[in-house]
Amino acid sequence: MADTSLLFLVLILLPPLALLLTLTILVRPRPVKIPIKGRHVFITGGSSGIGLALAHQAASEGARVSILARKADKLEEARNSIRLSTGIDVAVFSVDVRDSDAVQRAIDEADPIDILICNQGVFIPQELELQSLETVKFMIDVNLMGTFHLIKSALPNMKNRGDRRPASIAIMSSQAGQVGIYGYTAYSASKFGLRGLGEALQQEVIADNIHVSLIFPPDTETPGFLEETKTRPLLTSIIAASSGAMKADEVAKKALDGIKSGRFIVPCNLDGFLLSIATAGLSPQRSPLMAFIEVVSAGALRIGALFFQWNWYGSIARWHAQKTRA
Ligand SMILES: NC(=O)C1=CN([C@@H]2O[C@H](COP(=O)(O)OP(=O)(O)OC[C@H]3O[C@@H](n4cnc5c(N)ncnc54)[C@H](OP(=O)(O)O)[C@@H]3O)[C@@H](O)[C@H]2O)C=CC1
Ligand SMILES: CCCCCCCCCCCCCCCC(=O)[C@@H](N)CO
Repeated sequence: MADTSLLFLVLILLPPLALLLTLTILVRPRPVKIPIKGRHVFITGGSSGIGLALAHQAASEGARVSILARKADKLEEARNSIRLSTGIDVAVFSVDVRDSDAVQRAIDEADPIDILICNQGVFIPQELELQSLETVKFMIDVNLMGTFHLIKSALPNMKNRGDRRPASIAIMSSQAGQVGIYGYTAYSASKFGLRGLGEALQQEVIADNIHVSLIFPPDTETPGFLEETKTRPLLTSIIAASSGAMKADEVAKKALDGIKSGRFIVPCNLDGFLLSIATAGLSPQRSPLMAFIEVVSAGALRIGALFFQWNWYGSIARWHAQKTRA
């Protein structure tokens, strides 16, 4: 009797264990740890919101920190608040990421970069039909082209760094960079674009021990978000509320932990975790355990995703019905 139940147990456990073993041998790139203590972390959009929270966090963990943004007064304010809370002096660069020459000058002037965090971003939600092409281009230029400018400028020196420890290029996307959302045509395009950039770039820089992370936050309480909510279409807010809101400090902590543990896809909350598995696609996966979860839950999460679409299209239909009644 005991023999048959033991056999039964082995038979049940064998397939998942064999899968986990296979995935452990399979996953590429290999897992990596990226230390930040004593290293130079360069954060764009570091004067406000998530970027400022990242700068505080990195400084408090003993990194050397630089922040870049347009407005000099907000940069000074950020420098003072970081000095006050951590005793550390950060370097500041007043630059518009749309100006590739100015980006190059700032990066040449800065210490060699170990961890580049491209976090600057603008978001103006509006139906495409109402949005001017100028505004569309503004979002693509700051969010997507700005990130190209930063990486192009920083990459040569990152590749030639004397320090052979693993380095990182982290890119701030958004959950709206994993799924298209009403009112975010231009914003989602810019954020989806960053994913293509990141996936391709990881293959190009892996031999230089440089590791790419893409971060996907939900709605996050920041000065930028406060502005956004003043004009955000109701449907955008309803659909975005499918994932709970977070505080900038919480997102910064998740982001920095993800960067340090070399994760390619970095979700920030539970919905974000599910969304990441549902949209795993052909992205690299370094963690055998995460790969295991992706493989065994793929079907169920597709059903979950279709449920969300059912729910969102229901909201859209109700909104139109109400509009025609009024
Ligand atoms: N808050 C949210 O709900 C979410 C935000 N995100 C992403 O996180 C990132 C940070 O957002 P958040 O903290 O909310 O934004 P904030 O608006 O609070 O801060 C944006 C930062 O980017 C800088 N910045 C904006 N435009 C430029 C530019 N052209 N050149 C250089 N710096 C620039 C700003 O400084 P200055 O204006 O002085 O240039 C500021 O430091 C963005 O990429 C955003 O898309 C993702 C998901 C959710
Ligand atoms: C089966 C898996 C389902 C998982 C749940 C899906 C939830 C999707 C919600 C998308 C929210 C988009 C928020 C964008 C925030 C942002 O970037 C703006 N605030 C601008 O900054």
